[in-house]
Amino acid sequence: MAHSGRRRWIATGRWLARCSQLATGESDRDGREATVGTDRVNNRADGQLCVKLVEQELWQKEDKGLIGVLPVRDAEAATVGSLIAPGMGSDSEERGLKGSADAVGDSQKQDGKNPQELIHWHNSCGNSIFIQVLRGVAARALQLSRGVEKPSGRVTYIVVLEGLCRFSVQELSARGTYYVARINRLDLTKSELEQAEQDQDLILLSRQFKAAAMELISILEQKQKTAGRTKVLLETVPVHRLADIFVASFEISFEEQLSMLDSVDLKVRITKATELVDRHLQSIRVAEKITQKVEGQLSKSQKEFLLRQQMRAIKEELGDNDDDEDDLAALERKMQSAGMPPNVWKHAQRELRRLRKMQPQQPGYSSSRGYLELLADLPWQNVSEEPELDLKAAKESLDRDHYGLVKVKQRIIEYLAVRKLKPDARGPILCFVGPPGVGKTSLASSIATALNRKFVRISLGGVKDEADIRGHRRTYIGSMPGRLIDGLKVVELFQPTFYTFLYLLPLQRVAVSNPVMLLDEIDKTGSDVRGDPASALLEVLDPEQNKTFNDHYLNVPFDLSKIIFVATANRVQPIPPPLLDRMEVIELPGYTPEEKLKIAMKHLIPRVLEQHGLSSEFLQIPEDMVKIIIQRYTREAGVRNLERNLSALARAAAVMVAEQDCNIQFSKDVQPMTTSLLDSRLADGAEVEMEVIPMNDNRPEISNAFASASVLVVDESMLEKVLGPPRYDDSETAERVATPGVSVGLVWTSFGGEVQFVEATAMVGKGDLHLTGQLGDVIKESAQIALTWVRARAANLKLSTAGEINILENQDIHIHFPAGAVPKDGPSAGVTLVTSLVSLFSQRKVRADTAMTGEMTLRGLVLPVGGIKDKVLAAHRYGIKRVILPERNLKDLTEIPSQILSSMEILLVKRIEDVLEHAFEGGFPWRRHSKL
Ligand SMILES: Nc1ncnc2c1ncn2[C@@H]1O[C@H](COP(=O)(O)OP(=O)(O)OP(=O)(O)O)[C@@H](O)[C@H]1O
Repeated sequence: MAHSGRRRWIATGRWLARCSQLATGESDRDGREATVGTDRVNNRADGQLCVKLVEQELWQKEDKGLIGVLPVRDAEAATVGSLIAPGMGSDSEERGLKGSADAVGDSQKQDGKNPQELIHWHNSCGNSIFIQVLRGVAARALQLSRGVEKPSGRVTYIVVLEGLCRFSVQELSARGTYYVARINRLDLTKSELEQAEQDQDLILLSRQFKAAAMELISILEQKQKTAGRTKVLLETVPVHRLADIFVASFEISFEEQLSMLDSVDLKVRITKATELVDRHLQSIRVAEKITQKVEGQLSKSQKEFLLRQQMRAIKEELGDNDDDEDDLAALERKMQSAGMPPNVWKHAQRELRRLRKMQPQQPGYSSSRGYLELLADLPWQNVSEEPELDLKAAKESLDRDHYGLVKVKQRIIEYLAVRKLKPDARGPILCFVGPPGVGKTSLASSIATALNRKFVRISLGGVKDEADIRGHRRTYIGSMPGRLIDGLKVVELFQPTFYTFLYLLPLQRVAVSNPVMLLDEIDKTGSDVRGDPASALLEVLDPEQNKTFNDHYLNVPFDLSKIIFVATANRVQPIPPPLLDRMEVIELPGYTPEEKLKIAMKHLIPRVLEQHGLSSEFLQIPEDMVKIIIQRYTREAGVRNLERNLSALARAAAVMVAEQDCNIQFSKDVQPMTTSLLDSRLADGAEVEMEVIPMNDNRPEISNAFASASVLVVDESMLEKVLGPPRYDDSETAERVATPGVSVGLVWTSFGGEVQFVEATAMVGKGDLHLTGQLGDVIKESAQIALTWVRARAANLKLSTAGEINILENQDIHIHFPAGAVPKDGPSAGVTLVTSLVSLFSQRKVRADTAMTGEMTLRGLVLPVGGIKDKVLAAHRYGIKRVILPERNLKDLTEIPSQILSSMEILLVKRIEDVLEHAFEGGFPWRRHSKL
């Protein structure tokens, strides 16, 4: 195409054509060049101009010429000096379009102004419009199609153009509805090209470009098949055209497109094209990397999804539909029925939403689930109905379950009576204190029965961590609620029965917010670095605070105020005073042997027999045997060991039954099959019909069967066979005090009263006192006082020669308290220590039938001590007949049953001399008697 040739060029195309007639040619009707408007979609006026151009120059003419395509800019991006059409704003596209259309119409119709004024030509110089620097592309229409004419008269054309060469505009003028222009060809001619191709630099650049283009094609080839065609182009098309073709196929910015258009120089154009291809390659690589990553993640979750679907299908097939979704739905239903207060319900729902978004394998899933289960299990509203309290019935029930304990039962009845009159009364918290096995727990459970409330027992023994009461915060791994909250939730437990080997009975644990809660062994809580559980208990027991008890794990307040708290302890001393202050202590001293016998006969034996599925028709334990068990097999304040021994007898009896080849008489409707019949049936392969007799207590068949066997009466030989040889006998004390220097004391431990032997011996030394047997400071001081007292009164006492040497010639004295592993403390061993030392120094044996207790002063006074009842009972258990007690403990004797008192000699003393007087056989032979 020679620029001298007069041809009509029409410009349209993607680059906002404002076009120009370049060649005048024969087809130029007026001898002038034609112009067209732009086809930019956002410019209706230009679109109409384009349509006119296409219609007149391409559609209506047989001989279709070339058209010129010139880029134009947006109004906003237009450089200084560009022409801005009136009404072409950027704020509203619709208004802009309309405005510009109107403006075009008006300017054309009314002012006859050139449409050029509306167009922002791309200016290669970057500022004002110079026709010489307007550049465009000459193009040929490859395809042309016309749409159906709309009622408004509008027609749409689709034109496919092929760019042929760059040109610059010499002169631009309007012809009717479009522009015409005179142009200069910019691209090189064929001969010029051949010459340029010899340039070494160009050859190098071309190679670089082709290498980059080749790489791009090979990447694209993996994705699109059409890339193969581009590969052919690479081999056939000259490199200067390739640059244009390649770049045209990328998504590059308008500016970059314009800069390619402006790159008339071959080297510049190829360099630019290489840059663009390189950049495109980079972006493809990055995109590929990201895609791979995403695909990797996707495929993992897709795989999981697929497996999950398969699992669900398998479960469905197996009829096992308890998958997670169902589980969570069930959990939600459970939560709904828990009756949570609105704020807790909101909190729970939030947590449930969080759980729903989690995968079961995700960390935190099980903890979140466990938390919601707890919320659902807690009795937010559920309470036991408390019927009108029948005090008479309550008393009967207490009497039925417990022998003796008259005062304690009386106090419980008083407590219940107050509750009856004022149900919401903030009564004291009862605290039963006493040695093990005296019925503290069972009394508390009787209170629950009397009030028709559920009973829950929280064991506080060994609790040193505050979190055990208040729970751990959920941020801790393995966090749990505190024991109180945990004790309130619904738990399915399995209650072992006599036929444990056959079945276990499911037992629903407390699920009400108003149970009787037993805080067992409240004296066994300790404090360390992990906090002080006792102070947490203060909050629990305070009616003001426990309405909104905040367990750290639960993290929402829970109302504990409806609970009736009862506590138990073995000793009062370890209970922190503020806690003790909130409770009313009810002491339960140990039982006398007679009481134990009654408890055993009336309560323990029937209960033990029943628990073991036996009856008195099968096993009988006579009173004499129970007495032997009490005296020779147990030495406790309570009845726990006694019960254990009775259970051992019952178990042995049950084994005997099982071993006995007894012929069980079945009732009439149960027909045992004869062996031969069974064999023949089995041989035939026929189904064997058998009746199964459930092994439970209520089935009369079993009891009848037992009844038919001979009654088993426990005798001494059976006792020895089952319980072994007797563990204790009365001669023990006599044996132990057989040598001088040993005395018998009475002490009080958490197990109740105990008999304590004190052993003293002397050896060559420097007059030091050695004490052993895990002694505390107070008892050590008592020993020091006793030794000082004896040394100070050496002249008064008739001591043996060896004894006097021991005292006067700086011999070392060693005092030992047997049961060395048990810690001992307290002042009540004072009189025992003196007796032991005097026995050592005088070489006289103390009486084997006498035990003593009492604190002593340096001046020899005997002071009263605590736990007298327990101590006297302990002496009784040991078969001791005489007890020396401080005179001021006289009032404590009223607690001791009269039959015990009458069976023992109680000696009340004021001074140490009195103790010595009674402790030795025939009184103490004083050298100079200084008795008051
Ligand atoms: N007075 C009594 N009448 C009937 N049974 C009794 C009596 N005292 C104790 N028992 C029985 O003795 C057994 C032990 O009692 P319980 O468990 O209540 O003792 P405890 O004082 O709570 O002991 P611990 O301090 O070890 O918890 C129970 O079976 C109980 O029924």
